[in-house]
Amino acid sequence: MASASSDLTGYLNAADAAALDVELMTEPGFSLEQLMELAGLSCAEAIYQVVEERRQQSETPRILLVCGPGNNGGDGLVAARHLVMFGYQCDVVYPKQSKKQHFINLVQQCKDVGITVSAEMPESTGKGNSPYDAIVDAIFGFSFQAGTIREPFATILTQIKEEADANKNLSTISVDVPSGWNVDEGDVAKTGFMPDVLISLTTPKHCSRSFPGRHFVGGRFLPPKLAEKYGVQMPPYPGVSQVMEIKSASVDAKM
Ligand SMILES: NC(=O)C1=CN([C@@H]2O[C@H](COP(=O)(O)OP(=O)(O)OC[C@H]3O[C@@H](n4cnc5c(N)ncnc54)[C@H](O)[C@@H]3O)[C@@H](O)[C@H]2O)[C@@H](O)CC1
Ligand SMILES: [K+]
Repeated sequence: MASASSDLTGYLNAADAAALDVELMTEPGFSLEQLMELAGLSCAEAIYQVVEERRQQSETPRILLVCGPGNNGGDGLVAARHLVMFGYQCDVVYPKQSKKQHFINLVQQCKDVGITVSAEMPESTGKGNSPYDAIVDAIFGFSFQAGTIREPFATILTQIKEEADANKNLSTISVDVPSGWNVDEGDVAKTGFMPDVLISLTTPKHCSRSFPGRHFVGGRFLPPKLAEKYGVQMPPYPGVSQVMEIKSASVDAKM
């Protein structure tokens, strides 16, 4: 499979990632809805790729998507809908639902394709016997404020970690940033949460330099002028794919 190093894409710090997001919505005039749909579609494609490779049984794969209060959570809602269209069964946990109309619509669109949307984690999670092939962490992205993780997300992250530790058949997949990590510095708070897979949106954030797992970049929409301004570039996405797997920086460093 074609694979590029993240040295090829460059990195963004949290402030520049937020500034680039604002600029995408002003100068080229993308709407948040457009960007979120592309981001969520990229995530669905990467999740599908990972789960299909590990899939052993013929049953329909089951994915649990845990969605946070901001746009990272929105990416999770969009990804869930696309995954159902790809033939998967999805459940969404969305404890702090946004009252913005677009998010209300995204939740309804999930329900319309048969996704259950709950406020709480399934009881089985954390004991190593959850029925899922993958848990997607769409809790916090580049606007996470490092420090204490407010509830209910601190408990939820512990449950995801405990489930992953006890259940080797489970893939944990983070959207944009592993939740609880400092966006610029990585897991400096020593949460111990280490997803198997990271899907960086637009371009990797600085924290991904210390990420050793499988790393995808998604979001094939960055105009060259903005890429140049922020010192990043899109990887050579294969064919019509919205995502591309790249080498983890920490793997590069060991070589
Ligand atoms: N340009 C891009 O690449 C795009 C990015 N999108 C997504 O948008 C994300 C950024 O979204 P947002 O700026 O809405 O922010 P986030 O989704 O990163 O998180 C913000 C939310 O988390 C809460 N929060 C922050 N720190 C917390 C803490 N310590 N404990 C508990 N809660 C905390 C805040 O109150 C806020 O509700 C990106 O990471 C990406 O996933 C896409 O939706 C659109 C396109
Ligand atoms: K995340």
